[in-house]
Amino acid sequence: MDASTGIANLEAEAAVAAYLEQHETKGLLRFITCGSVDDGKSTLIGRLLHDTKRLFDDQLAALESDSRRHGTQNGEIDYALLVDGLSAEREQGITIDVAYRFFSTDKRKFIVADCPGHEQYTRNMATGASTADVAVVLVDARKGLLTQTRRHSYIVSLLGIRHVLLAVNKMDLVGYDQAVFDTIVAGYRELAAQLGIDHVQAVPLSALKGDNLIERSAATSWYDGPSVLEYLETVEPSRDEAGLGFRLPVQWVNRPNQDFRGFAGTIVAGSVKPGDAVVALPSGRRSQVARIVVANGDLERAAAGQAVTLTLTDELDISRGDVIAGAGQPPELSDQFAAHLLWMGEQPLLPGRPYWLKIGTRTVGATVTEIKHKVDVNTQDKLAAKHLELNEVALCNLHLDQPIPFEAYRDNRALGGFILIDRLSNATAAAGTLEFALRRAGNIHWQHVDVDKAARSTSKGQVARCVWFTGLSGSGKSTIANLVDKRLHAMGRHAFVLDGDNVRHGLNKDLGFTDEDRVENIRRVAEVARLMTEAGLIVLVSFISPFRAERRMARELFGDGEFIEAFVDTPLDVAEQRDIKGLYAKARAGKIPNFTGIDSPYEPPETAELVLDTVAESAEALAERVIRRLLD
Ligand SMILES: Nc1ncnc2c1ncn2[C@@H]1O[C@H](COP(=O)(O)OS(=O)(=O)O)[C@@H](OP(=O)(O)O)[C@H]1O
Ligand SMILES: Nc1ncnc2c1ncn2[C@@H]1O[C@H](COP(=O)(O)OP(=O)(O)O)[C@@H](O)[C@H]1O
Repeated sequence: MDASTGIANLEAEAAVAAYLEQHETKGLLRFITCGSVDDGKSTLIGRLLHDTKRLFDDQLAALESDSRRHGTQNGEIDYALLVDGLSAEREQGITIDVAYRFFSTDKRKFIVADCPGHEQYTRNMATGASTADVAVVLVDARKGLLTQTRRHSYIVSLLGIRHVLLAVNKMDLVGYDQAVFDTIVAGYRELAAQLGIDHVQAVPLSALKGDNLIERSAATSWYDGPSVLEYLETVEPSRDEAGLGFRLPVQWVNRPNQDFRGFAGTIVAGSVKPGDAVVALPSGRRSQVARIVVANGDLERAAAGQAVTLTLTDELDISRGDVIAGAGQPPELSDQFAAHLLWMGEQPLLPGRPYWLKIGTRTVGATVTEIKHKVDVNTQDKLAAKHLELNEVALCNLHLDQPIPFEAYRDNRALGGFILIDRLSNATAAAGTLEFALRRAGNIHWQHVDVDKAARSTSKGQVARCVWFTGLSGSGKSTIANLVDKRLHAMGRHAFVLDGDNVRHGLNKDLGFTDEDRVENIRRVAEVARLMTEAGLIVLVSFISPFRAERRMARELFGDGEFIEAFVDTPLDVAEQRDIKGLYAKARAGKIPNFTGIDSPYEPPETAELVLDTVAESAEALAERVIRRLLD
């Protein structure tokens, strides 16, 4: 190597280092583009990428290797890995049709989430928009505001984006007419005001010709605002988190030895320094920050966006999912909320069905207790709804099985944004935003009673249990439950039969046979069965209970070994042949809608404690098996 190449190399290295440093320290803007290919979206993004000519080559290399290790794309580049997105969702391995693109200018670096405009838009937009600061809403100048514009803007507002760049594209096709532009902008400002989008910058654009994209165009001399790129380089999205105190959701507890106990996570709001008074939630215990530790030493101060490990001056019991907050204005705790849900599940949302809720680093059990209304995302009309389908949005009441520290999503996305997870498939079922806490249950406490279940069971000379018979109509549930009941009675035991037909005449007479009514039917009878075991009884529940999710919910109300699921296994053709009530004949004739096994599903148990095959054995023999299981 001669001297001159050596120098050239040194210069090149210095240039690379300077470039990397510049990128390191440059601010990052995340934005989302809404609109369709017809509106010129691909042209807009393509030109921005092309004309700025800067892809992060270094980042791409890292991304490629990460994609091979953790990606879901068979080793192909998985762009979703580069952004946080709904990170919980990524852990779920759900594939979302959102493309992330990267480019940079001298002033900023950018991540664009590009969401296709097809029918999965809600789910995709929710993912793309959940971390975006700005939305670029494209409108075709010839067409003006469309239903799609309303829909996209509604989702943008729901996900807390306050800054919209309204790109009125194809101005060349309307002769750069200011009147056309002004009419569209006026209409959009009205919509934005309704939706609470505070900041709208409208730009007359021709993405194809390049007018007002990178540079301002002479063709629109009447326009004196910024070009699209100028806006993106200079907009300062107000971060609502800025006004909040310090918040650190704890990701893990770092305890390498007896002398060090640190709480690691990313600060989502506010700042912290050693000596600050903090409170751990939900416990409410107080302490002070001792040290702020990062990889290369201690910090004097850390702020939102930084990943740190805190140590405290007191030994507090803090675990993953807890939040460490500034003691001055900590987040509230609640287990009841009004929340918006964007449904992403293939299975519909049924109120009363249990899901997992993942918020920040915490996962808790949750049910939707009521759908207040669903929202037509095209018109923002409020509609009554009993269930929610894929891509629908609704305001719901949510009940969690324990209180969590939270903030309204509009104030803090990290402590107000969540996903719901289907308990059986483990798939993401919804993305949601907490709006406010409901106080109803706040003043209701558990009342202690001295005579407990054990005492009541013992005095009856038995162990309280619940046998849950499930199976098709006519499978033999009632017949077997009745035989078991008689045998127990003869033995001097205290049992009680809860039969679907009977309970539906009283407690549940308001319920029919839609999926949502069956969920509520089972929820109520499971609660009643639990109360009866509290009273020391052996409860024999005989309900079709067609869904696994609700049988599981029932099971979870009971202690270990208390719940015995008995699958009354009778093939449909056998039950139909028996047809003791003539219901199958009526159902086949179309006179009973939603009949189980005919036009309403039955999900057979996968892990029942007892499988009672009514073809192979007599009702008496099967009842005997139940008794043996009950008494062992
Ligand atoms: N559409 C439809 N589908 C199923 N069953 C129907 C229907 N309409 C009325 N019936 C009668 O209601 C009884 C089932 O009530 P359940 O409360 O056990 O049903 S469920 O658990 O809510 O699915 C069931 O009683 P069993 O035959 O004892 O199972 C029927 O007699
Ligand atoms: N091995 C068996 N176990 C239970 N029932 C049986 C059996 N074999 C025939 N049957 C008949 O099947 C019918 C089941 O009806 P029922 O107990 O009312 O069912 P379900 O409560 O599940 O709707 C009864 O007429 C019963 O005599």
